[in-house]
Amino acid sequence: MEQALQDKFAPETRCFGCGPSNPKGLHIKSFPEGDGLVCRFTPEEHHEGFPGFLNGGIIGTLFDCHMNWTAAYFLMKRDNLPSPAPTVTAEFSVQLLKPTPSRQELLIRARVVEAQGRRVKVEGELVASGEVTARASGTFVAVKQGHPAWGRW
Ligand SMILES: CCCCCCCC(=O)SCCNC(=O)CCNC(=O)[C@H](O)C(C)(C)COP(=O)(O)OP(=O)(O)OC[C@H]1O[C@@H](n2cnc3c(N)ncnc32)[C@H](O)[C@@H]1OP(=O)(O)O
Repeated sequence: MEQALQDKFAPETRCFGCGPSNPKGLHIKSFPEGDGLVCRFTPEEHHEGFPGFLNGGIIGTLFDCHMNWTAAYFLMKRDNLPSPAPTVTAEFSVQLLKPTPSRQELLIRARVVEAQGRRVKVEGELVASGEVTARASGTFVAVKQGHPAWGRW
């Protein structure tokens, strides 16, 4: 299988959601597929909100990081960069439509819906057993030199 974008471009990073080097992190992995990125994640018991169902904050983190990588990868392709653009989350919101089962593999899809300059808008959905249980949208901005996130990944 092809390497995840995180392992290919940012193996040393420690982001709680997607940093491969954070021993206590979620280790989210994103892969290009179709017109966006996909992520497959199997929660563990300590990620639950109530027995058998995922905590809402963890759902937010899955969307946050995966949508951020979707924006970063989009800018890399659009601007012909050697690696994903250094984007951070400016804002995002999540709709929790139904309880999300935690003891199975989940699918998170995200795609860019609008982009202007350094600002990229992304939408995502979380699918469990073929059912959409949550949706999200967010704005991600490529930082300039001098920002604390610059050169950190
Ligand atoms: C290693 C892998 C890391 C993975 C990270 C995972 C995601 C994360 O958790 S990142 C951490 C959490 N996020 C942060 O800490 C970001 C904090 N905020 C900031 O640093 C800044 O506000 C930042 C960078 C978002 C924008 O600042 P700046 O670069 O000065 O941009 P600015 O010139 O104000 O705005 C640029 C564009 O973005 C838009 N924008 C800025 N902030 C927002 C916002 N909160 N909501 C919507 N749009 C916004 C502006 O309107 C502007 O749009 P346009 O160009 O169309 O006029």
